[in-house]
Amino acid sequence: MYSTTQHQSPETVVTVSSLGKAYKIYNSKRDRAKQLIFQNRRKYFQEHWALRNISFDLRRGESIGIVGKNGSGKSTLLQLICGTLKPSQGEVIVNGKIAALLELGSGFNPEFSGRENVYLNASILGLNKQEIQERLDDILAFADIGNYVDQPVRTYSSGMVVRLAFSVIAHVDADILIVDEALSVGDAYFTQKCMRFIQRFQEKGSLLFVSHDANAILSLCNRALLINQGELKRVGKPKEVIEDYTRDLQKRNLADQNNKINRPERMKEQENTAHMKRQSGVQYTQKNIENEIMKWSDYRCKLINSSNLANTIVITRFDETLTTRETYGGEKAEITNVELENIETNKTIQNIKGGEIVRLRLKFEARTAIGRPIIGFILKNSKGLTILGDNTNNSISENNDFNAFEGDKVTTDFVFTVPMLQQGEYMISVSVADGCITEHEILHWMNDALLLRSQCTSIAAGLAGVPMHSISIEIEK
Ligand SMILES: Nc1ncnc2c1ncn2[C@@H]1O[C@H](COP(=O)(O)OP(=O)(O)OP(=O)(O)O)[C@@H](O)[C@H]1O
Repeated sequence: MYSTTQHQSPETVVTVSSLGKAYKIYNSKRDRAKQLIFQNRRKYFQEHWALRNISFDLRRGESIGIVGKNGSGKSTLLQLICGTLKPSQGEVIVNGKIAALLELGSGFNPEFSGRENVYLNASILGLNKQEIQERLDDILAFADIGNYVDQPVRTYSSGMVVRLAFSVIAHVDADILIVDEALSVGDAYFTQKCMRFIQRFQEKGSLLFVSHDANAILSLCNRALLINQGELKRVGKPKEVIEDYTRDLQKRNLADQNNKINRPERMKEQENTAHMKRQSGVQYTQKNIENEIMKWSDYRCKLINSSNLANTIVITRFDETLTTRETYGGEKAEITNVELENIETNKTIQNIKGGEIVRLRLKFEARTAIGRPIIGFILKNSKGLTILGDNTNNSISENNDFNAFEGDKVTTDFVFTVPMLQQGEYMISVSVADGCITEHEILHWMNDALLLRSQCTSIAAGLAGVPMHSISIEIEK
């Protein structure tokens, strides 16, 4: 059932209750025709439940991101909410005007010109002719497709279709905006324009947003849903849901990888690994660049660091007994310690200032022979956005005959300048993998191995700051 009644809290704009959709799958056109003739007396199709038992509320001013693998049912859910599909079970109650950007160009007539399609779409979305005329210039300026506006839409590139479609929904005063993956089609400049529009829209409107871009979900949404094989697997904070989703994807990649290597090849691999030359106490250092990068500091750092804008970052130590930390793998390699060290005293540090050089030391123990270890880390903020990350692939693993044997204790050091960080909490996650960057098996992954708390900052804009070498102003009169 789909309704636009008010039987819901005024703060709720969409209520989805026990929603399900079964598509009818016919084996042949003949079966489809027979079904038309015999109607409900006999069944000539199989049912494919694309979505089952989905319930959630979208509240006024809230933005929900929806993630899930291809074919998990995200588009079906959005179409049910927009009313372009009928549910097989459950109901959707909508309280407000929806504007949706669903499948590419689905609302456009390909034979009509862009201008005609603007009239058609905007009137479907509730604007009268005069309102459309008043907004036409703004709509066309936002779409920025030049003279193509008077050409049939079938001659448009997919990027142009999305520009025009987004531009229409951005100008119809919707209460609820529904966007399905469409922004990935546009160019970066247009995507940024849409993002700015969405951010302004969020001040009063509600958003449902499907994207495979985790950073877009993390930066735009207050809540996220994870759909898996048509079922709601998780509802929660975007960071937690995205982590759940990426973990699923990584596990699936791992399983695919394992299936790809058939048994004889696997045995051959193990034999090769067993013949690896055993080396002990070997250091794999690309180049000692510590002295060079020492110079890399902000010319204002003395002043800033003695002021209350000093970017002091407090580090919570690695605790191997912590059971709440998310980790997977650990059987073939086990990360035993992660710490940040002062590069002069070699001592573990509990705080550092943004712009200073630090050594991230990661230790792991090989539980089996590892042919091509890749050791890496990423630094994320509390929303889950990745600030930076690196791994040994581009330096050590690729250039050297580096391998580890069962029982080896491996220490990896990353020496780098910590960027200035916005105030807030940050996490360092670490991993050990075997393979190359494009094809590898993750042996141990540990989320939130270290917690960093940035207490104050002098960053003017952006997620992180780089040391400024100089700032000068010249005035010509
Ligand atoms: N018209 C249809 N007839 C039959 N099956 C369909 C139809 N539309 C979608 N499906 C099936 O329903 C399931 C969910 O599809 P849906 O497009 O909603 O997934 P999705 O999560 O949006 O996928 P993607 O990320 O690839 O866009 C899939 O198994 C798909 O094959």
